[in-house]
Amino acid sequence: MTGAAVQISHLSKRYSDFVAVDDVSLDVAPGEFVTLLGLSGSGKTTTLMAVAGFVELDAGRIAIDGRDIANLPPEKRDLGVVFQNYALFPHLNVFENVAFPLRMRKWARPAIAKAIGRVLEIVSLGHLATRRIAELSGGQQQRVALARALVFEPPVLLMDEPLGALDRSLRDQLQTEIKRIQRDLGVTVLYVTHDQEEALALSDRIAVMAEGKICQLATPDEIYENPASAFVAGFVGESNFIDVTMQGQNGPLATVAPAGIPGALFTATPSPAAQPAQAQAVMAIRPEALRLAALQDTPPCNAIPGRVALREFMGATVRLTIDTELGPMIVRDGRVSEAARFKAGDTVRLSWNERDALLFPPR
Ligand SMILES: Nc1ncnc2c1ncn2[C@@H]1O[C@H](COP(=O)(O)OP(=O)(O)OP(=O)(O)O)[C@@H](O)[C@H]1O
Repeated sequence: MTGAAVQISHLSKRYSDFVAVDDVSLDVAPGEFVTLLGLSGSGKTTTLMAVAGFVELDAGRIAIDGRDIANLPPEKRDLGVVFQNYALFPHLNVFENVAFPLRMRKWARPAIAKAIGRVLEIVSLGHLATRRIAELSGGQQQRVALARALVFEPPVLLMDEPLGALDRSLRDQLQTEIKRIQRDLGVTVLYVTHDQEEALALSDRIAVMAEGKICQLATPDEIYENPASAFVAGFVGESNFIDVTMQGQNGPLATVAPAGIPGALFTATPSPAAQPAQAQAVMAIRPEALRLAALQDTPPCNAIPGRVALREFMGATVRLTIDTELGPMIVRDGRVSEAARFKAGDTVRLSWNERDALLFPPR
């Protein structure tokens, strides 16, 4: 099996007056894993359904390896699909469920048996071929759905929240398996989720969607480190947001005045989207970029006093909520870090590096 390229060009879909997908273009390379990530209603499913052939386009073009498929019915597109509502047949056993797409394609019996044997090994279900679907756990059922989507060796696999119904530990386990299978088989994957951790863990690239549009398309690292907007900074990972007024720019840095503390000035890094001429901006700082120290230390330039309101132990990390004149700020640091020593009620100094304070146009 080798993956195919997927080209989505200027895709639009409206439901009466409501624009569900608004001029979306996306090129997925052969063998690439691309995730559509967004809030509920942002147009992810509609985009994926359009590729699958279950949604008619109002405008745009969808091509697989350069071949336009917009006018083909779903079964002629030869795409593997794992949708939450694309259910298995509960009265049939695992083998018969996985055989279904092969029987539709009129495969010969020996070829069917061979392909199913192979795909059930890939998804670690070889020992359960004769088990009825109703007698499987949720995670096993999702593996059957994955096997059924992969068995005819499609060049492209479409997955819509395939792990949505599973608990956290099973999700983590299946996530790792999906990634391994995709790597081993070289299949191209277009994946939909609203879970940012899942998107960051699985994807080669993430398309962040909002209101029917792609607002950023980049690698997980790039999206996390250089979000294109305040929305992305808040949606992918956590961010502290501070409303500021721009005071001036000095090379790559800007001086800003926070709204909540008269007379205070900070330095920060304008993102490419921030307009130097714009008076108002929002400053975003990741919780792990904030440092905590005892209040009596000499204040550095980007620092504010605060009081620990809440300390949450998260396992590997500690998450502290600090009440400040700028409102509550979230700090996250390692379990054995200096920050982890503080407890609720302690007075502290919060500081940050200007490179970690990104400026965006107001939300
Ligand atoms: N058949 C339909 N008729 C009318 N409106 C629809 C239809 N299907 C989707 N919509 C609307 O289009 C918008 C985008 O829906 P879509 O399912 O693509 O979003 P999504 O990002 O996948 O959300 P979710 O994560 O909840 O599935 C939503 O506001 C939805 O209500």
